[in-house]
Amino acid sequence: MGLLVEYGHYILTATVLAVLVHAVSANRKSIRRNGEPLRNPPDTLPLVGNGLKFLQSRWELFSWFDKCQRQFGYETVALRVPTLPPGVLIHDPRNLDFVFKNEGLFTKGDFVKQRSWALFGNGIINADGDFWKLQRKAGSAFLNTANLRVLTEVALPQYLSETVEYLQQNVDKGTVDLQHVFHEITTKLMGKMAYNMEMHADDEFSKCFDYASGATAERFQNPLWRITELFTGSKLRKSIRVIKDFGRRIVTSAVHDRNEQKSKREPDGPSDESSKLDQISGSLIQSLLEAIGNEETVADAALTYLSAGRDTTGQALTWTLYLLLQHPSAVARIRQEVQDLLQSQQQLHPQDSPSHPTTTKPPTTKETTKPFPLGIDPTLLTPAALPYTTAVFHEALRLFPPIPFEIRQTQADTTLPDGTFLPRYSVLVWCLWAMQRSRLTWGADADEFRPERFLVPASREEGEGKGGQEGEEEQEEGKGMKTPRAVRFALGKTSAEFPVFYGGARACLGRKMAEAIAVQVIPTVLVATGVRLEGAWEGGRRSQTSLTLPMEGGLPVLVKK
Ligand code: HEM
Repeated sequence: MGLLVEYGHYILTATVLAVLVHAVSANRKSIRRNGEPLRNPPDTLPLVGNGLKFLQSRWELFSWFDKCQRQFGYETVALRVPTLPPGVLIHDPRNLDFVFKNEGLFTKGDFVKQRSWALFGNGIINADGDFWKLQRKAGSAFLNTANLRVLTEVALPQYLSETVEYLQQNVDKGTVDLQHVFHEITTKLMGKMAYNMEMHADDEFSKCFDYASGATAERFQNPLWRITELFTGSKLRKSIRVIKDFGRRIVTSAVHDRNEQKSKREPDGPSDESSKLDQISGSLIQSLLEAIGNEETVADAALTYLSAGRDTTGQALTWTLYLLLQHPSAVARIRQEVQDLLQSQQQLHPQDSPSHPTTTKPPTTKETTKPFPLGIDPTLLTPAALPYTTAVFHEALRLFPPIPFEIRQTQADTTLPDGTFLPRYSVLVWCLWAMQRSRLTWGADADEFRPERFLVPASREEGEGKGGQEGEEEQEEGKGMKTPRAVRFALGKTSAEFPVFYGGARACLGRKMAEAIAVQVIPTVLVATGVRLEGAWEGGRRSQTSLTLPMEGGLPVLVKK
């Protein structure tokens, strides 16, 4: 339901007051291009401007952003919402590139921080200056190559084996929610690796976080949230209390781990796979504790990393499967890609080839670890070895970006590359949902699911076409690949054209982690389980209101033999 229906009477009274106050205190400098005011987006009304649009459900809001993009192409248009600073909606990648390159000028500002402070406090998403640097450094240390190897070689295969078992147990037994399945994988992964804690998707904390994320997102659509929350905000306040308590528990548990560690101080010796995971477990929270010291800020930082890592990736996988289950030919191609990989592996190491395609040697020596089901070493499932699967994941990220829109506020007067003048404190919005469907950037088939757009002939020279620009992904030769593949994955777009992982100094730190998870999870769920998934939803799926892109009602599927 849209916000308008829910809080209509509060909003109406307060809007009238706000329009009056706003009119009296209007900023003398105004947003202009070549001395002229910007054009208005469709459906702009006198007095309330675009205010009512923002009170619609977010799904309708995205459609409206998409309509703006179709009507105006790359042109920057005005955004006016009563009570808020004047703003613009940008579409032109040149403007976005300018934003990425001038991150000190375009910050989250008071506009974003006031709304997200309760949830993220001084966590990396909100932090600037030294606090940001410390957290970024701790995150980079956690997401290093060695830790990612433990993720792909030990932790993920272990959790995926449990997923496969769960799916096999549910053959012909009613629907399974794939969104919950993926959320559980990413929650367990982040919980163990980053915090050395056992976490699950249906923990009370997780439910409260989902609620608070939705209610926080509503604050960006409802300019009068401070007033409406006086009447309707008790659930949000309660959820925030549970979340903050959980943040404190993460820190207490980390301090305990640290003290234990100090008292043990075992000499380093040869380690098996499972102890590799134990060794790195909690490394993020330990780095944060070391770097920041203040436990309240460490708790904020921990909660922010948890959200950045698990929600985005779990949701991206959900939308990927949503698309795949509607495109059987893409599933067939993934199947073929995995089979080709198996074959080339068998040619390379005939002595290792499994006698049965769905039984295998376990990837780890830990007793509790169940065998990985694919019949091959899970570390073979890399973006380089599976270019088509990688392309499918990016095509899903294009059509369903886990962070669907972004807001920044200018900290000084500035002029965008297209000539738009923005006075200090102007609000700048871009909607990834719309930009990543732009025909100007993606061509006439921008609305279609076509993973091939991210594939190029493997022989194509580096730097050809758009390759070699920022954002271009080069692939290392995949482990176990006998002969070069006919195609390779190539992003072919700059981060300003395809901003799904953001760009510049504040680009996403977890991109490689998300890609590594995707290329193990997608083929495992589709090929290795020995089961067939069938979509069990009616009509199209929508996103529920949130800071990210959860699927409303989950992704129900039937599991068939
Ligand atoms: C498909 C999955 C993912 C997508 C689409 C994604 C996208 C993004 C985007 C758009 C931002 C900028 C957000 C903002 O400042 O408003 C961001 C930042 C960030 N992401 Fe990701 N992300 C993903 C997965 C991950 C993972 C797995 C991690 C690992 C923990 C991670 C860690 C971060 C961090 C730490 C930042 C803040 C960077 C900074 O401000 O310096 N992300 N991500």
